[in-house]
Amino acid sequence: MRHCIALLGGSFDPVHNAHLALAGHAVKLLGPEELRILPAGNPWQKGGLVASGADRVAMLRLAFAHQPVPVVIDEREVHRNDASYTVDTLRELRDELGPEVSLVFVIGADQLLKLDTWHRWQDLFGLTHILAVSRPGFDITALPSAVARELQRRQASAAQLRESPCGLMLLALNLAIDVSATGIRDALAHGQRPLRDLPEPVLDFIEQHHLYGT
Ligand SMILES: Nc1ncnc2c1ncn2[C@@H]1O[C@H](COP(=O)(O)OP(=O)(O)OP(=O)(O)O)[C@@H](O)[C@H]1O
Ligand SMILES: O=C(O)c1ccc[n+]([C@@H]2O[C@H](COP(=O)([O-])O)[C@@H](O)[C@H]2O)c1
Repeated sequence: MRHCIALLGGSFDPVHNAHLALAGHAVKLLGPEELRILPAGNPWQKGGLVASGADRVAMLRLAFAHQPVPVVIDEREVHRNDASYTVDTLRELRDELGPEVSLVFVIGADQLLKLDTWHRWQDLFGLTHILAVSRPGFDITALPSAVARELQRRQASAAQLRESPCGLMLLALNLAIDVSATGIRDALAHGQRPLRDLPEPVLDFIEQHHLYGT
């Protein structure tokens, strides 16, 4: 059977329960041999990060401590100075892991809606599959036509993603978790303890290190 790695990139500022649900959904669908988490160092489309790379990595280690598959927290983007372009990361991973491994980059639907704005987005398909998972309010008719065209051309089953190295897309519509890092940062800054939205060890870490205005 082909080796399959599910990749979850993100700002993780902070990591929260929807990230865990997203990863869990990918693991359930694909049954990968590894789950690799890629915290961004410089997410160029966002206004900027609040917590440091080291703190975001520490929170990811706490959040993903107990998973049914081996987890790697891959810090390469945190240590890179330039913009965190996923295509650069995927090129490095391909060089390291070889042409045969199935790589599946997992994204939430908000990123699918702007996939055509990613750096060299058409090159992604020669490097990875894409598994996009819905978020509350996701409206498939709002997909940019170029993204909708790729989705139509490349749509495949989880088994097909597992059994080929790259080039396919899968849209999973059965997740609707209304949690965002923005909402959590706002709640913390207002003195709330959003324990329903993130794992308790992560919340403890945030409070111990006085992150996000705590
Ligand atoms: N509630 C959610 N449901 C599905 N996917 C999600 C959800 N929250 C985040 N994701 C996905 O997880 C990945 C990393 O997201 P990110 O770290 O930017 O979290 P976020 O909550 O979207 O952050 P922010 O509120 O700061 O924009 C992205 O692909 C994003 O689409
Ligand atoms: O490569 C790009 O141009 C690009 C543009 C936007 C987002 N991404 C990646 O998508 C993942 C989720 O991003 P975000 O901003 O939702 O945390 C993360 O790995 C980002 O580096 C990548």
